Amino acid sequence: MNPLRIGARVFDGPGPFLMGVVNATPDSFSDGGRFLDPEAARAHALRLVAEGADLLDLGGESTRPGAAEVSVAEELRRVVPVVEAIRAAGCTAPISVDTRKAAVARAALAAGADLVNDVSALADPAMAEVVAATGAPVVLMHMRGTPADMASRAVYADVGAEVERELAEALARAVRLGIPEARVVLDPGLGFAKRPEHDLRLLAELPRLRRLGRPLLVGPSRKSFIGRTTGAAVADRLPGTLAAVTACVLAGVELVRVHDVAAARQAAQVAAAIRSASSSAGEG
Ligand SMILES: Nc1nc2c(c(=O)[nH]1)N=C(COP(=O)(O)OP(=O)(O)O)CN2
Ligand SMILES: Nc1ccc(C(=O)O)cc1
Repeated sequence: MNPLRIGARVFDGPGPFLMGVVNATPDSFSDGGRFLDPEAARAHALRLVAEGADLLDLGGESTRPGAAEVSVAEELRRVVPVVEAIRAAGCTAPISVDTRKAAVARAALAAGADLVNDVSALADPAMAEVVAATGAPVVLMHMRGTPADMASRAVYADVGAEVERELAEALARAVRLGIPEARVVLDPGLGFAKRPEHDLRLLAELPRLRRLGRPLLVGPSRKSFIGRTTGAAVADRLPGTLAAVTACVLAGVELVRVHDVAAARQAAQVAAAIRSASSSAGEG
């Protein structure tokens, strides 16, 4: 991929780069309530960096299927102190802010965050302007509807083709709104307006999303498609998560979003080593 600048870091080459999840929420589907206290969130963030996270993704609103929207004031209260605490601790890892709200993105960037992870792909009319004006890179994720109603919108004739087309449209719209293509990362949005069979199909079809010409981010961690495939409860989905991480890395995905960084690091390193052995096959 072309080098992607996120804060002080340049992400060059195929990666894989790991995005470690910090949920400052009471109700996230796998870790709700554990990191709502800013001190706990800060400690968790530093632990993820020590485990090998290349960047952090900090969120103050759960977007699990059926989740209700959180107010701007509440989301600001959850997110901004954590960005400040991470920076005050001397941690220089790039921080992504996982938000659908322009006001939260603006405040988090001002407090020291570096990237906007918008699962709604610029649905807030003010979001494109914040991203364009600050020069921050942005993740545009595929979803239909909102977390509140997306489950009923998971209807596809050809999920790979439709997600590819809708991501291309999201990218074109971002460019029209003044965001340079070089600052955009694309994400198929596993579990967002997708049934488990759609998630599996998208993981199998990742190579076609490479045709979009942008770095890809994928977030399989602990999600329901793993539960539906294996019967494992949310707390027991690490092995299945690692299988999905491996599939992402073998398909050339640059950024993988995970809760369990140390374990994912090892899986990603081995998958990347296999990938590079296969690209040098025949050399001896
Ligand atoms: N770009 C991107 N962002 C995401 C993605 C994803 O796949 N891609 N998945 C999420 C779900 O995980 P989380 O643990 O944050 O759950 P929650 O929505 O319940 O907080 C939240 N944010
Ligand atoms: N925000 C989300 C959280 C969880 C899932 C899922 O388990 O598929 C999807 C979206």
